[in-house]
Amino acid sequence: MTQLLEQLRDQLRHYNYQYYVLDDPQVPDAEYDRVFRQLKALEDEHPEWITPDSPTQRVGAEPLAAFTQVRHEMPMLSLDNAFSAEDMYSFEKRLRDRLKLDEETPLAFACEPKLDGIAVSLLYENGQLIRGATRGDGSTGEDITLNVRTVESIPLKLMGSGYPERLEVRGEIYMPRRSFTRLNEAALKRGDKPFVNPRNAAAGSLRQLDPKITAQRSLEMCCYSVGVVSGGELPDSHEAILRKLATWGLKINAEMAVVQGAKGCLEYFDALSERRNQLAYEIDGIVFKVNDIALQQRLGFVSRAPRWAIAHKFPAQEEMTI
Ligand SMILES: Cc1ccc(Cn2cc(C(N)=O)ccc2=O)c(C)c1
Repeated sequence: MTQLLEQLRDQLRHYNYQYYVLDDPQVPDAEYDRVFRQLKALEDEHPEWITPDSPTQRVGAEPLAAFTQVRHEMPMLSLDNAFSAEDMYSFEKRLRDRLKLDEETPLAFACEPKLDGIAVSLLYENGQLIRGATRGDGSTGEDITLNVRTVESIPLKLMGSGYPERLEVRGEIYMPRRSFTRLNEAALKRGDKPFVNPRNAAAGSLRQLDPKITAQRSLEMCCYSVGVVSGGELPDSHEAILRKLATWGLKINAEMAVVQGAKGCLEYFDALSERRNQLAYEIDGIVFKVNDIALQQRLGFVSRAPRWAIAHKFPAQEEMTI
C-alpha cells in the first residue's frame, strides 16, 4: 500500500514542479486535484504512513509562539553596488588586476535579476528540506521553516539524484506582481491597509507565526547560490551549479545568462532594463558574478561582501502615488 502512496506523492511532486517551478502545467487543475484528494484520503485512513515530505504536508501545524534564531554556518553577505557603466568597468579592472589576467584573457560573468524580496537559506539533508531561515543580519536569522514549507516552488524533497548529503541553497522569496495586486485589492475591500510594495508584502507574509496565513500569500522562490555543501560535488561554474539545482527541483531565474566582461554585463543590463516593467516580479538591479568558481575562491571576500560579485542597481523609479 505504501508503494501506492509514494507513487501518488511522486506524481503530485512532478505536477507541482511543472506548475510552480517550470510554470508549464502538463495536466488540468482538476486532474491535480483528483490525485491530491486520492492521496489525502489514503493518508487520512492511515495517518501512521504520513511523511513530512508528502505534498499534503505543506500547510504547517499550529501557529508558533515565536521564531527561534538560526546561526548561519556561512554568513549570508551583502553585495557591493555599481550605479554606472564606469563602476562596472572599474569592477572588471579590479578583478583583472587581482587575478593578474591580461587584457586578452576572457572573463565570464553570470547575470541574474536582483529580485526585490527576502533573502532566505534552505537546508536540505539527504534531499529532505530540513530548515528555512531568513538572512537576518547575515550571521543570525530567524527559523521560518514552517512558513517556507508552504511556498509551492520550494521542493520538500529534492528530485533526481546526485545531490550532496548536506546542501544549503540560498535565494529570494518574493511575491509576483499579480499576487501583490490581488492581495491589496482584497485588503482594500476588507478596509485593511494595503502593502506598499511586493517586497514588504513578502516580508510581512514570511513574518506570520501562523503558516496558514503564509500559505495564502502565493509566494515564490528563486535560487541564486549555494552555501554549506558537504558529502557531494558541485560543478565548477556558477551557471552550471544553478542548472544543477534546477534538475533537483529548485527554481532558478529564467533570465539567467553568462556574458563576457563588463561590456557584456552592460549590454545585458540595458536589454533587461528595457523589459523591467514587463517582468512578472519586481527587481531593483542585476547581480553579476564571476562565473568560474575557482576564480571566485581566489578573489574571496572583503569584510562583508565578495570581491567577485556586484549588484548594478537601476536608478530609483518615481514612485506611483496609489
Ligand atoms: C482545484 C485546483 C487544483 C490545483 C490548482 C493549482 N495547481 C495545478 C497544478 C497542475 N495543473 O499541474 C499543480 C499544482 C497546483 O497547485 C488549482 C489552481 C486548483
